[in-house]
Amino acid sequence: MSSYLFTTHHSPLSIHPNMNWNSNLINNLEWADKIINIEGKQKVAAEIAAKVKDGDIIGVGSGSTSYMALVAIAQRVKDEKLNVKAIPTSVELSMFCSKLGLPMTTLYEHKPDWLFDGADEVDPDQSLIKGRGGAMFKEKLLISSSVVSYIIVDDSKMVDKLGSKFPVPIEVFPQALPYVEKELKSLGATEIAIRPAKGKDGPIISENGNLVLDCKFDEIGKSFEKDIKSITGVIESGLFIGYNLNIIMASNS
Ligand SMILES: O=C(CO)[C@H](O)[C@H](O)COP(=O)(O)O
Repeated sequence: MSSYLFTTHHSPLSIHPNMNWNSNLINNLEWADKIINIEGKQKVAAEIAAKVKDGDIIGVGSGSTSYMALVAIAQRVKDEKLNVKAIPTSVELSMFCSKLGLPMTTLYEHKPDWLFDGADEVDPDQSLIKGRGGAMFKEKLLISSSVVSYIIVDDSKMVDKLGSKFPVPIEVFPQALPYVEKELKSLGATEIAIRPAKGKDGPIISENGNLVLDCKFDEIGKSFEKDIKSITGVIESGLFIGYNLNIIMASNS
């Protein structure tokens, strides 16, 4: 078998258990090393790492905050020779698991005992906008599958109203675009943009082969997550309304 584990479809959720990449490219990921080490986030990363118990199956969210927590977890696993398995939510984080030597598993084999993830916005009801990294489908799948979910944020992520700083990311099957656009407008979308790719021409293509729309609304109602999801062609949105989440706040001061 090739040491690269992308087989017929390259979802990190389908990576064969107990197999890590063995690649110099992954071991030396420069962009992983560039992720900012903010002191507050490091403290909270240590707090997350302290939750690890031998035998845990841990869901791993995407983004820089998740990566910092993953580094702290990997250190504990190494120092204490703990037996844990990670279920990553993106190719990016599965590469990081591999780089850090953390064994991975999938949702076929295991249910996560707990999960950690970041967020782009958190409102006073602890509802979230996620998906700046475009991984909201697998993040939501993992949060829905996990017994306990920890969301790590710093105070810059706290908002009075969802949508204040970030649009709502929506993953859409490409040919459904005209229909979904029409339906989003009738839900009250004021601006809809196809997320452009960086480093390639044209749009971002998600890990599931879809487009990501960034969609602004004047008001995000409590039913919006379900309303958006019910549009045929929408795979998932980055709205997380009314989930049972434990928000852990990192201080930037
Ligand atoms: O939802 C996400 C990716 O899809 C991330 O969790 C969110 O964007 C936060 O990222 P960061 O910790 O880098 O601020």
